[in-house]
Amino acid sequence: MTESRALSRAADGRPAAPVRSVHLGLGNFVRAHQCWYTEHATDAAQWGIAAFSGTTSGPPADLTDQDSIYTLLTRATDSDVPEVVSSISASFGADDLDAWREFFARPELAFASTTVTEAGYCRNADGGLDLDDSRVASDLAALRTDGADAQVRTAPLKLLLGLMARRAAGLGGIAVLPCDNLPENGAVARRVVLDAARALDPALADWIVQNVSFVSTMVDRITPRSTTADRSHLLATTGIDDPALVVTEPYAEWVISGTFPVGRPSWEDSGARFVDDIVPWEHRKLWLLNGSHSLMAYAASILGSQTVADAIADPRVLGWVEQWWDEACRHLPLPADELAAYRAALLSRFANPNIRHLLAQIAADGTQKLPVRIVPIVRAELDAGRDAGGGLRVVAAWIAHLRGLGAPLQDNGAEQIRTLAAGDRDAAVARVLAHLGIDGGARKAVSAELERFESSAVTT
Ligand SMILES: NC(=O)c1ccc[n+]([C@@H]2O[C@H](COP(=O)([O-])OP(=O)(O)OC[C@H]3O[C@@H](n4cnc5c(N)ncnc54)[C@H](O)[C@@H]3O)[C@@H](O)[C@H]2O)c1
Ligand SMILES: O=P(O)(O)OC[C@@H](O)[C@@H](O)[C@H](O)[C@H](O)CO
Repeated sequence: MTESRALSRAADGRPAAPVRSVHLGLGNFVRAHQCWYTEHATDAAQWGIAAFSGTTSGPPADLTDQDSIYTLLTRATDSDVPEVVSSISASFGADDLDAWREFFARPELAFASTTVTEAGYCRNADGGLDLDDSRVASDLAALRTDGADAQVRTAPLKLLLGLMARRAAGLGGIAVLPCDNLPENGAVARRVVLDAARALDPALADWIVQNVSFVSTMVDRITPRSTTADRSHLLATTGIDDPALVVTEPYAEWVISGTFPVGRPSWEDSGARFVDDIVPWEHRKLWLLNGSHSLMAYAASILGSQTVADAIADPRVLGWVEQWWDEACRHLPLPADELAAYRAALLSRFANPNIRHLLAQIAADGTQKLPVRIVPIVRAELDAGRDAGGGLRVVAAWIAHLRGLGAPLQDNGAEQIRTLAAGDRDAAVARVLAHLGIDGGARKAVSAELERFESSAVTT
């Protein structure tokens, strides 16, 4: 039996760095990505993060019990590299808004970052803040009643609350740094925060426009949820028992576009790139990586696969992924050899047997994901007179998923679309295509593909 030890700063020897940023959404990804980039910046000792859970109340025990340090286990096909990451200086529950406000009112706070999922930005179909969302409406009502002391729950309103505290303290602006898989995520965050501000106080909105920088980022590192088997593996191989363990892959990429009025860690030391135009980077990643992830999440789960590695080992799925990539690459203004290298790297990342990335996790929130990962290519291919067969297959698999096949449906926005996808197959396809803004001429092809999925589904 291995003797286990827990992590602590006393044993680790590194003090917590002074807090210079807050993060909202203390999931696995930020710990594998931004925290790791910060950890490996040469000025890491100056750049502590105060990290807040996105939705869970109360202090996150897994981290607070070990002084907010944790193990990041980087798993390649043939090696495991554990490291203790120390860049989170303090961690808080989602409801600790006193701490949240207090950090924003510190002059040295430089930026607020987010990983709150695509759905966490609470957007309506036009990309603005969804004022009909009951959580948004109740946050706005709380702010109208209680002002800066309000207890709000949604990410856009939490960002606004923090910025109100900063303005009330007579300080200048900061940067907002969204790190979710959304195109031009800086503009997305800006729009929803400003919509909230305008609904409350136009002068506050003006202050934000003049002072706050909304930075866009392309983020990449495949980071599945860690499992009890991962924790046992770490214990067996290192003697460390870490409930906050995060497992990730060796590959990491971070492309950033925007300004930081109060500074930032020197993330370029750890490989981050700063660019003027982020769009080609976002499209390459969202269409090739996330698009094929969504394809596998719906289509391969119907065939019985559980993980990305299982899915890509199935020659049928590999062919579908390649077909999708061929279509998407026609719309990426990047050199052919660069795209070929990216595709080859993706195939080996997907096949990594030590990254158990569940298709069910990736399948969540399709209503937010298909419109940015798949639909733009389908439309562009149809407009060019081609059949868009690879992209339409993803749409067909998603309709099958909405009709109960493959990975379980987990999507707060699915209520309406589920009704559209129900009933007679052809009529359902026509309704969903109209909803996605895809030409109805594709209906026959999608219906035929849906029928194939319905007849090949593995039932459990
Ligand atoms: N895991 C990855 O491989 C990966 C890679 C690139 C980008 N991302 C981005 O990071 C996001 C989070 O991924 P993760 O792996 O950390 O997931 P996770 O399930 O570990 O954590 C999700 C986090 O989001 C918060 N959250 C969920 N819904 C929210 C809401 N409505 N409002 C506020 N906070 C909310 C949760 O509280 C939690 O802190 C993804 O949705 C994606 O946009 C993830
Ligand atoms: O995280 P999501 O839910 O936006 O999408 C699921 C996966 O496609 C995603 O997490 C990828 O693994 C990630 O974007 C790789 O960097």
